[in-house]
Amino acid sequence: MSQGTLFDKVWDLHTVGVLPSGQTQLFIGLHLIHEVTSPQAFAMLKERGLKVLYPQRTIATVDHIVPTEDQARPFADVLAEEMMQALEQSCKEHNITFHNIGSGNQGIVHVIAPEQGLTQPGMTIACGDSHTSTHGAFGAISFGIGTSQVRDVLASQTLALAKLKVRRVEVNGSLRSGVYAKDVILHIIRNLGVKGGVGYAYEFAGTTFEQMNMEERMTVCNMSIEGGARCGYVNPDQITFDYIQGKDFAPKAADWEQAVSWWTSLQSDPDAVYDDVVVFDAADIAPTVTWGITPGQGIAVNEVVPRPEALPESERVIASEAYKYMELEAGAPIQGTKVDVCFIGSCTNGRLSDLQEVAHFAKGKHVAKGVKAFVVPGSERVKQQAEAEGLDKIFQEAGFEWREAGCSMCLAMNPDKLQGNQLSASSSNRNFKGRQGSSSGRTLLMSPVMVAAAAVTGEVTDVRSLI
Ligand SMILES: CC(C)[C@H](C(=O)O)[C@@H](O)C(=O)O
Ligand code: SF4
Repeated sequence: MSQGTLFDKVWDLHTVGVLPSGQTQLFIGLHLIHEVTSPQAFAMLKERGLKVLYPQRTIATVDHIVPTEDQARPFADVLAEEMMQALEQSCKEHNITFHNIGSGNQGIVHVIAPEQGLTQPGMTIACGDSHTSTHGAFGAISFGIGTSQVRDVLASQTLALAKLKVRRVEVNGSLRSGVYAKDVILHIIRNLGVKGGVGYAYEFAGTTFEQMNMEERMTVCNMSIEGGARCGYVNPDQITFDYIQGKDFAPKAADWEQAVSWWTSLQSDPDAVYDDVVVFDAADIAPTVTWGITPGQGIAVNEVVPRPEALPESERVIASEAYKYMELEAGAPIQGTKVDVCFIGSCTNGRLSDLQEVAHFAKGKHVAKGVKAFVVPGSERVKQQAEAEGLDKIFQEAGFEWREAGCSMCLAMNPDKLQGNQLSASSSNRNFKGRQGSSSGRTLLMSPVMVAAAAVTGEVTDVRSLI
């Protein structure tokens, strides 16, 4: 059993009691909600005549269904309009802060909370969304929950949970040129498997993460869940504190010093005990691309689509399903695969630094003929900051479309959808069958700069040959 890790400390500090089931009743400091998983939870509250216990601890935004072009109300999509109205109504009824479109604060739930300083070290954070693991980048214990648990948090500000084990995932060394945080997490999942983290919280440690900025750490923690770990975190350090300082909800004046010393005390102890430790070398990580239908089916961009015999027995069934669905041949290089659509955005890679990297790369280049490439900022603030820096102009001159903030083609619950079996190079986090809006649409996950490289060449390209 783990001991002395940040996870243990934060867990213990938020434990209300032990339930007869043996589960912990855990206090949830911050509850984030969006339009997809909250309506039923509010309906369940109503059925039981319950109120929201601490409305000030719940923050709402709208992200999944948001159109990124025409945002006029009512939305053209009737279902989207209904979800929007349901959320507006529930927030009003229960006095919950709602960051609506046009407020300047709307965006993907996992982008807006960190940028407003709501996400802080040592907190427990829950949201009816699997990528809530993102907030662990700050040294928070943060995880996705289901709709009935959203109800529980609304009604009691607590959850009944079994404690997770802790695996230290250590990566050491500097990343090579053309290799980004996204490649690190794709590499980890490729090696540990999409189910490898089930039952674990991942503590990302080692010099590679120590050198990362907060947005890079968020990219890594975001995809913990794709490796099966409901929660992933990085111990808070000076980089974390510098990022938070001055943000809207950051502690101010005398509270700041106190907060920093408290946050520091939560770091995993040097002699902490882990349930498991795995170690990777950053020098082994290349620009990584998925070729299949799970985020674990990744290869270095200069490798070939794995032959069945190169895979462990347990992976062959899903691999054969993947070759068929992806229309890719085992043993063929992934490089040179033609792409139809290039999507830059999502809660994995839709933050300002992602857009800065892409703009830096795309400046003076042009999207290849026949390729549709578009950039969707993760939030209204990201959009506004990017425009203040002129990034929108760089994108547009390079032939990328520049859109309004939202989840967009990460999940395609809005009008941004693949058509037929189009192949997409995507900076998002899931390549499941049909994920991007067409039941035969195909997704290759990669870093945002690799997506931009695919956009300008029209095919999967090793970005290292272009920088
Ligand atoms: C809609 C929501 C419940 C879902 C999630 O939980 O992650 C979505 O955000 C996703 O990325 O698939
Ligand atoms: S951007 Fe994608 S992964 Fe993130 S919350 Fe939206 S749909 Fe889910």
